[in-house]
Amino acid sequence: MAKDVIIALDFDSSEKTLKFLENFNEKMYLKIGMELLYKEGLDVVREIKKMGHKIFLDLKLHDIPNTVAHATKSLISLDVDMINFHIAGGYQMLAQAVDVIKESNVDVIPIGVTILTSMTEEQIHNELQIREDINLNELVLDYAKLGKKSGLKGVVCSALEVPEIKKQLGDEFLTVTPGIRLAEDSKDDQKRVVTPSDARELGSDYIVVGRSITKSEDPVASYHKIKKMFLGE
Ligand SMILES: O=C(O)c1cc(=O)[nH]c(=O)n1[C@@H]1O[C@H](COP(=O)(O)O)[C@@H](O)[C@H]1O
Repeated sequence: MAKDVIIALDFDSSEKTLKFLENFNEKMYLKIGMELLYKEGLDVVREIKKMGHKIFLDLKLHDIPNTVAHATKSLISLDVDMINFHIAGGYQMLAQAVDVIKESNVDVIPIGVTILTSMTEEQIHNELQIREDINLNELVLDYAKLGKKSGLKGVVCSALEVPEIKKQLGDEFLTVTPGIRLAEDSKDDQKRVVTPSDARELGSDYIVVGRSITKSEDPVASYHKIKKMFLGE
């Protein structure tokens, strides 16, 4: 299975994004999310795809099944490589979106967001009102099971939750893990954080890395350092 580092292009303009990409001489796996897309529109996706990079379109769809199914149809026409949905949208929402992808015959990987890596166990109990006898790992695992049952190919979670997901749902079920930091970096708003080497040990398929690369003084060197730590090459 291909493992890779996905760079989160969390910039507020196409100009800054393209300037960042000019530093690199290679094809990469890039994540385009709400910040850039809501500012620049879908053309930025088309432009970056044309450059030959792989794209994870991270819009975390979460709405009624009919709306998500139609939104999915529009998004997959962009020829992106990965898209995501909030598993909290429920079985019907996820299964209908998966059906749209199957019917369209496109090669896009649908994955589900479990519990955001910016959240803690305390928050799931105190804010989301999850029962006290369910801990965060169990909740993430239950969401992953629902995602698999709905036809998703994998989940977004913290690398900390990967071993149990792989054990229970199989090695083929993909784990895409943000909340990655080098030991010396600030955690910022992330709570469930691991280093690239730990993510490798824990068995993540993809790590998603934003600020540790984009805000680095030397993004190309940071990308290669992180890639080496994760792939162990
Ligand atoms: O779906 C995601 O990509 C995602 C899910 C999640 O639980 N946590 C999370 O941080 N992300 C995304 O991963 C990226 C992490 O960015 P950094 O914290 O800067 O490395 C951001 O673009 C987030 O939107």
